[in-house]
Formats: sequence, C-alpha cells, structure tokens
Amino acid sequence: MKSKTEIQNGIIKAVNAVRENNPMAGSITNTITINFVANAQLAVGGSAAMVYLPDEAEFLAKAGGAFYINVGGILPIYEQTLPLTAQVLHENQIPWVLDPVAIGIGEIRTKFLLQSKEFKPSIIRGNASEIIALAGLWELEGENKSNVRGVDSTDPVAAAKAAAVALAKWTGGAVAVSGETDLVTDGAVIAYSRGGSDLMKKITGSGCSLGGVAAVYAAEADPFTAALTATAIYNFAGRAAAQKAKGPGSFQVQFLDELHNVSAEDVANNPFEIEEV
Ligand SMILES: Nc1ncnc2c1ncn2[C@@H]1O[C@H](COP(=O)(O)OP(=O)(O)OP(=O)(O)O)[C@@H](O)[C@H]1O
Ligand SMILES: Cc1ncsc1CCO
Ligand SMILES: [Mg+2]
Repeated sequence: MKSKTEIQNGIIKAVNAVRENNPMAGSITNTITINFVANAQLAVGGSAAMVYLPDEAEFLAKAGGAFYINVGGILPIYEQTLPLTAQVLHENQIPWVLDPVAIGIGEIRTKFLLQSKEFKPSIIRGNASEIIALAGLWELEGENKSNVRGVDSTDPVAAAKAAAVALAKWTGGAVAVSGETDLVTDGAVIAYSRGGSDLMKKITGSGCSLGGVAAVYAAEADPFTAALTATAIYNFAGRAAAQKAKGPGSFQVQFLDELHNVSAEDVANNPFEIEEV
C-alpha cells in the first residue's frame, strides 16, 4: 500500500501539473449546472469544452486528455451521443469520469448506465445513493433497486462503502463518494477526506463540478490520485469559502476563488485518512 506521504506527493504533482499544462477535458453534462462545471474546471487550471452531439463528442473525446460524462439532464440525442462517446473513450484508453446523477429515472439514462458497465469509467463519482444504485444496477453489490429520489443523496457515505469498492474492483479505476466525509477508493485502499461545508448542498452543481474537476486531474494523474485530488481541493475550498461567505450566493463566488488560489501543499495537507480494504 502507498504511504500517506506518497499519496500527498501525488496530489501536489497533480495540482501543479494541471496548472502548468492546462489539460483539456471535454464534457457532456447537464444544462442545469453546466456553467459552474466549466468555471470550476477553469479555476483549477484546466480547459473546458461542453458538447451535446455525437460527432462533436467523439471529436472532443479524442482531442482531450480526459472526458466527463454526467447524466443529470438527458436530451433525446443523448441516446446516440452517450454510448458512442463512452465506447470511443474506452477503445482509445482515454480516462473518463462518470457521474450517474439521478440513476433510476427514465429509459435513456438507465439504458446508458447499463451500457457503461462495459466501457469501464476510470472514475465513478456520485453521492452515496447514486453509488449504491449503480453497484446494484451492474449487479456487483446489493440489490438492483434505486432509492434515488431525485439528484440529492438520501444515504450516508458509509452506507456506500461496499458498493464503491465493488465498482472500483470492476472498473480497475477509482470511485469517489461525496458527502459530509468523502470516500475515495481504488478497490484496494480507501481514503476518507474531510472538510467542505453544509453550504455546498445549498448550491446546485457542487457534485457535478467535482466530477468535471476530477476529469481535469485524470488527464494528468492516475484515477485514484485524480479523484482524491479533486475531492481534497473541494473540501479545502468549501471550508475556506464558508468562512468568508454570507450565504449560498457569495459562497459560490468565493468557492471558485478558493479553487483558484489554494496552494498545492494546502490541498495535499487537507485532512484525510487511509485504510486498506
Ligand atoms: N454535509 C456536508 N458537509 C461538508 N461538505 C459536504 C457535505 N455534503 C456534501 N459536501 C461536499 O459537497 C460536494 C458535493 O457533494 P454532494 O454529495 O452534495 O454531491 P451531489 O449530491 O452529487 O451534488 P449535485 O448533484 O447537486 O451536484 C462534495 O465536495 C462534498 O464533499
Ligand atoms: C438540480 C439538477 N437536476 C438535474 S441535474 C441537477 C444538478 C445537480 O445534480
Ligand atoms: Mg450529483
């Protein structure tokens, strides 16, 4: 198992590499939070590009260092765009992040989330209810039954531990479960990352943008390091922004500033613990 210091050195390298190299991570993501996702990707030093159409997504997938697929807002064309893009990413071994937002609702979303099992997302990022439901849908852990009510979690992070480990073992990548204490695993090691703020649940898209930022780091680091770096920078920036914000509105603005201004060392030193699976 990697030591905590080795993991922290990996985080420092990932934060600095993104700031130096400005990697492009294209996205297919929901139109509710699309602007916040792009702004967060830019704030950490990445380059953002959002598309909807199959040929455009295929182009961006091949042109970028990583890609982000968030199924939060499905449009009819996504029945073609999503599987084509995931297949291209898998075949070309380009790291990609899946956020299974609102899993369990609707036919196009469900069909794609089933198909995505074979396209092995490098990072799966979701709240606890979504991670539990995806492991069930893929018949890896628990029941094939979604308790997802909408886009917000109804389960604590600890309840998603077995699901997260099972998903990571299947993909060979990493899984990040968000909540009060975030859980990140590669199926062998689990990191628990602390910080953030209640205010992150009072703005829409903190989870969506976390997935987009994880994709930016995945262009420069292995899936576990990328997922943990994104989680740690979110927990640092969320805590720091909450100390200065007057409410959700000023929090959102302050949060982007903190993502941009935090040092790589402060991200690596954001509190986390590791355990072997
Ligand atoms: N109670 C909390 N305390 C501190 N931080 C939190 C809390 N709940 C969530 N967060 C942080 O908020 C961010 C988003 O997590 P959340 O679980 O709300 O995602 P989500 O439900 O997918 O969000 P969305 O779908 O609205 O984008 C993560 O960085 C997480 O650490
Ligand atoms: C509010 C909302 N509805 C569909 S996606 C989304 C963004 C948070 O997941
Ligand atoms: Mg979400």
